[in-house]
Amino acid sequence: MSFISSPVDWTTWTPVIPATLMFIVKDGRILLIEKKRGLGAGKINGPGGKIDAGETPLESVMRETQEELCVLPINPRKLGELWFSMGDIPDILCHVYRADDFTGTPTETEEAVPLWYSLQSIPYQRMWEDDIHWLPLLLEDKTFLGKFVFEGDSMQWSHVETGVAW
Ligand SMILES: CNc1ncnc2c1ncn2[C@@H]1O[C@H](COP(=O)(O)OP(=O)(O)OP(=O)(O)O)[C@@H](O)[C@H]1O
Repeated sequence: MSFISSPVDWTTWTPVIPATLMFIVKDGRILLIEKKRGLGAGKINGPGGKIDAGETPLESVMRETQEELCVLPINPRKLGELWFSMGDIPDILCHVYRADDFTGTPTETEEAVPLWYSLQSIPYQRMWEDDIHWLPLLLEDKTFLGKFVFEGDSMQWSHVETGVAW
């Protein structure tokens, strides 16, 4: 897919919405959520959301994880960025974090249902179409920059590079 030239000029692309995602990976399992409302409702993803004014990406991902799942990641580290050209809705730049431990008990909230999956059975068919292109890199502790063009829920173009220094 990334061999075809991009329908978006990434050199002039400017994101409108800064956002975050958090993946907690512990004891051979990954902590995901079923999102109950908002963008991607019904899909499985990591906890995360829009960065509020005045917040750093790290502050945002800690707040969102606490709000959505009632847990706080320990020693989170940024592994990736995802650039989404979204067509009809504002473009998103998402900072992606991983943590290997947490405090608290994953708890269902108004926004999300917590779900643990074994690393061998990640439900990619219930996730955004781009996830399978970069989540395996995160699980290998590799850094990455992914660029994706969507029309609605459908991915039109993708390119992922690894070995990025954040
Ligand atoms: C297109 N392919 C995609 N692949 C993987 N993840 C995607 C995604 N597109 C959006 N995301 C993530 O989904 C969350 C939206 O969450 P969020 O901004 O909270 O949406 P929501 O509409 O609920 O807004 P509120 O902040 O609740 O107002 C946020 O983490 C964002 O990075």
